[in-house]
Amino acid sequence: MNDWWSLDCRALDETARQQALARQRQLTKPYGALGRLETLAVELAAMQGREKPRLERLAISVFAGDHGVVAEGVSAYPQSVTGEMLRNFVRGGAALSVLARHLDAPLEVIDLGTVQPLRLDGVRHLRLGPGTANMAQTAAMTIEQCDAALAAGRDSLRRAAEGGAQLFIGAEMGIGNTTVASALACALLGATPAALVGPGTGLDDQGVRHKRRVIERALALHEASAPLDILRKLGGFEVAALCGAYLACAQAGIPTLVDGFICTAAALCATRLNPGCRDWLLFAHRSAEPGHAALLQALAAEPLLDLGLRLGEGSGAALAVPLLRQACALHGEMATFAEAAVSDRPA
Ligand SMILES: O=C(O)c1ccc[n+]([C@@H]2O[C@H](COP(=O)([O-])O)[C@@H](O)[C@H]2O)c1
Ligand SMILES: Cc1cc2nc[nH]c2cc1C
Repeated sequence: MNDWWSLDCRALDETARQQALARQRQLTKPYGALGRLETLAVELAAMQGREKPRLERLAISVFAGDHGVVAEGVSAYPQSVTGEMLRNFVRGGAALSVLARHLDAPLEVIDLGTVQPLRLDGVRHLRLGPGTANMAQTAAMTIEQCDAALAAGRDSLRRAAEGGAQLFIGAEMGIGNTTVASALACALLGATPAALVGPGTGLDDQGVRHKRRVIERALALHEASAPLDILRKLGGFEVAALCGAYLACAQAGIPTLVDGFICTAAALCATRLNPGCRDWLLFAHRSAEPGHAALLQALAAEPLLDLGLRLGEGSGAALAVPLLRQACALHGEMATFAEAAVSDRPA
């Protein structure tokens, strides 16, 4: 079946939510005093179907792909960096590699198609082409490539579920993908590039103006309105894979932590393909990429962190995991008023 993404998403467990809420009222603190850590623990309880949610087992998948639109001069870095970073991910030197190691989380590295074909041990090579086509001239992906990229994300999530993951992080690497995410965001939100386009890896003002014009050309060329068509014409391999992974998380009932600008554009696309998946998305941070705020607003998302990050590669999501773990630890391990013989009433 090729429209697997429209199948029902798992419903949240309202009984577990009520149990977790009742527990929060009994813990030795004024109710509400732990702010969002309380609501996060309750939200995770409803997702995991247990009064005391757990986050020991994580799964992180980094999806990498190149973008034909880079030929238009829209990135501060050369396209070869995407493939070079694949090696860095598996050798353990990328920011995400370090963070995953410190979280004790397995890191799956997936090559969906870089400009130079690579064979690297430790990389799952699922190459769909030498990068996408240039969206300023033609559709970025064929129907087959877009389907295969969505399925690659879904399959990562299935492997994560088989390994017992309690939380999934989708990460991305792709020179040029802030152009792709901006174009997708404009098309999905009906916004203009002026409102959403920023410097990405580090364009100067003139570079950002040029990037805007390239995106305007791509948007004028394609006139797509259905979300799948928008994804195919303006998206990228790694963005479609993230979209597939988010949809599969919601169908499997596994919470997922969404990273920065690119991941949020993929998440918005996922909610347009299947609105039920919104319940399973947690938002890690607000990226310094200026268009991220508009995407978060469109998703009614309040991110956990605001650290001025603009790296991508899942780094913001990985950084938010300790906060989620601490929320679960407090929720699960604090004493209740009765256990600690502490008065539970304000004077
Ligand atoms: O996700 C973000 O918030 C983010 C913001 C700026 C840059 N990035 C990363 O930078 C790369 C894309 O930047 P660019 O300028 O080549 O479009 C890509 O590999 C992303 O992981 C990511
Ligand atoms: C070096 C480098 C690392 C990255 N990680 C994610 N995007 C990136 C872009 C560059 C340029």
